[in-house]
Amino acid sequence: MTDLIKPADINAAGHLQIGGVDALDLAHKYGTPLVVYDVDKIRATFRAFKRVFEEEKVPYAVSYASKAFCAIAIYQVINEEGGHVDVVSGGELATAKAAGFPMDRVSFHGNNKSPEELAMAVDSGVGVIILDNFHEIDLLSAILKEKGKWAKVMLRVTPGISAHTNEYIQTGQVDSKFGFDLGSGQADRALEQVLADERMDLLGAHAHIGSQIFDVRGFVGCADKLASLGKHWQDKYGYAIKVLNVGGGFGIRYTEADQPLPPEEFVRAIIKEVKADCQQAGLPLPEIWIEPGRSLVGQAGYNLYTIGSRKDLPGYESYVAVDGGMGDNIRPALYQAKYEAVLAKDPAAKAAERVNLVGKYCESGDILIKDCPLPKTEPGDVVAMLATGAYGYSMASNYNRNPRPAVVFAEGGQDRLVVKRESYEDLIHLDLKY
Ligand SMILES: Cc1ncc(COP(=O)(O)O)c(C=O)c1O
Ligand SMILES: N[C@@H](CCCC[NH3+])C(=O)O
Repeated sequence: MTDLIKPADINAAGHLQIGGVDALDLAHKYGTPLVVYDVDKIRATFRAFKRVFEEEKVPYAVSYASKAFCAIAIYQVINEEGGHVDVVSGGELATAKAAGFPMDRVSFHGNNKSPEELAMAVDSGVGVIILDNFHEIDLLSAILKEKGKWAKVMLRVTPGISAHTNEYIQTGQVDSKFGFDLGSGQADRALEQVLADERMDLLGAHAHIGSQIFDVRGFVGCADKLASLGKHWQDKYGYAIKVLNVGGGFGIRYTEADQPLPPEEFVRAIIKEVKADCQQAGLPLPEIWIEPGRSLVGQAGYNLYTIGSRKDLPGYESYVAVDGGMGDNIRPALYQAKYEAVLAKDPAAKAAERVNLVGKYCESGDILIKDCPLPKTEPGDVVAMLATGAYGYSMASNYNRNPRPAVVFAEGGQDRLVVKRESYEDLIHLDLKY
């Protein structure tokens, strides 16, 4: 059995259970493909992050990067846990508002926020707008002047760290599209511009080096760069950073081969670095904010599929097809991401063969798991793909006009539908006859 599945994940009937609910029952009740979150796991990870800050006695915010999975229900859970959220679009902000999420705990990110999105952020009273470029400083300045309003802001800087991860999800390297460059003086110019604008209240600096990172040195290096920037701004401008936001990116386990630190241990290393740097530089300790996305929801998520057709050809690996695919999880096709899958009726069953677990989309690249070890399966069997909770549903599409799956939250043995399955009417409701 894969060690991603623990004995506690199997119920008395020998079935996979998620949040204490039998996965087969969920598949029968809601249909497949189905996205299920174990909300207990999300809360436990969130609390582990908070505990580290409290143990280290540092003022902090844990800001969930909601691009990883965005729906009203997740904002409600993060609000119940007392967290912050980061949003990167008007759509994510609108969802947070619809959830009743307190706007003063929202950070607004993005490398090309539109004038409408910036105006929406200002009108909504978001806690902080994280400025990414000079164009945006000018836009926000004009919007604040016109509305006669004020805003808290942070500057996103590019720390010049190439984190070891898929190049599509690196963001901290010098030639990244995000943020103000440190080495060339861009960050200083941005600071001067913001300090000169009486309508902007600068909280501090932000950096994010990328996603699915295992090596703690990247995070420590990033924290060190931000703390040095704080010292430089203090010395040159007499400006004291109040918040140091080190972003997210903590790597998780998708397969047995992945062996990251527990997510909160990345944070402990960051805190220790900032403390040491500030002490050495004689700076007061700023608040430390983190923005975990994947590490909060990734391993809490499961995609349930029903097996349909199969193709066997002597000398070649067989194809076993499920009723979802790249429309509900583009990550294998986009990043060659690896996953594991188990049978919901017997997650501990020994593998009998290796197959290509594929989807139903009209693309040869619609392979969910290449060379996937599985027990003998039959049409109608339910498979659970593990650790699908981050950037799966949030990157889902209607390719081939397949409806996006429903999403269910399971917690303490109870299940609740939190996003309805799309219907064919939903799919055509924006179309107009010509
Ligand atoms: C600015 C920012 N913060 C936080 C995150 C969350 O990253 P992750 O989901 O890897 O924790 C991202 C995505 O990479 C990001 O761009
Ligand atoms: N979508 C990416 C992560 C991007 C993070 C956004 N900055 C993934 O699935 O791994």
